[in-house]
Amino acid sequence: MPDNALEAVGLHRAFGSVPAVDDVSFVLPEGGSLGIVGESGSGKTTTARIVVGLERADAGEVRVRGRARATGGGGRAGRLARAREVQMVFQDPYLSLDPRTSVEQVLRETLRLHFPGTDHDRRVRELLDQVGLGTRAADARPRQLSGGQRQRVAIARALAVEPAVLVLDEAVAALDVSVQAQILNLLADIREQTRIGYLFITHDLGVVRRVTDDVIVMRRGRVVEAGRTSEVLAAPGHPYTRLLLESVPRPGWDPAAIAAARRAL
Ligand SMILES: Nc1ncnc2c1ncn2[C@@H]1O[C@H](COP(=O)(O)OP(=O)(O)OP(=O)(O)O)[C@@H](O)[C@H]1O
Repeated sequence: MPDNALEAVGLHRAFGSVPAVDDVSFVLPEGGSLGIVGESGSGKTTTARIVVGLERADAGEVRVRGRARATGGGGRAGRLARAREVQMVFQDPYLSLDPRTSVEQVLRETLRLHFPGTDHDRRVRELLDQVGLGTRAADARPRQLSGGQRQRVAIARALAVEPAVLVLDEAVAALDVSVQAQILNLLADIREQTRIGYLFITHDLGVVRRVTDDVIVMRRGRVVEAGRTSEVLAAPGHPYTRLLLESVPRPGWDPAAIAAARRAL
């Protein structure tokens, strides 16, 4: 049996007396897509940051392709090796893109760092093509690009490293609905082509429905429900999941009733 792309086993992380992540475990199969949903403060981002290595866990383990993920050490080589396991795409790629560096240069620098000594012309073209950016965008600086294009650059840069897992933290939350749909379609295509596993952090159940196979629902640091996305959304087992589903605005939506249900939970 192939190794899972990612496994989290019994993750814990507290900030003072706040248990931000409280015994969180999940499995992301190779080429799979797992959503982590929950309201603001439920511990989604802290979980993602532990997976990526931006945050340490007080207890528990993260495994990539069956191997325990090192939390640090190994110098530059160790950092590069860890980066090849897991890459992350943030909500606002603008913050992580150097304003003076063109799209093509961004990709070349990443490739040079991870795959030195080879010619990257073909790979740069391939990556631009994969994320649907043309030659004009290749010469552009980040501020000359739209939000959707910048997100494509961030995705291309992450793919350049050929990671096992891509963590997407509210990666489409800042985009218009139509651009959101384009990026989600793009991500679906890329997953088919590359078999990279996706970990989708989002508060948006619409996103979860479109791009994940499995989902875990977090509340106050704990996993309150987990399963196949289609099944959890069609027949949520936990009252909190039902509440999240009911909170998605639609005709007949009554914010006062939702607020009352939330207080009762
Ligand atoms: N660096 C930190 N220091 C102190 N408390 C923190 C820190 N990071 C997160 N927390 C707390 O941990 C809890 C979980 O936060 P986290 O950001 O993981 O939730 P979230 O579900 O991702 O929310 P959001 O969608 O708003 O980012 C919250 O109570 C938060 O205030």
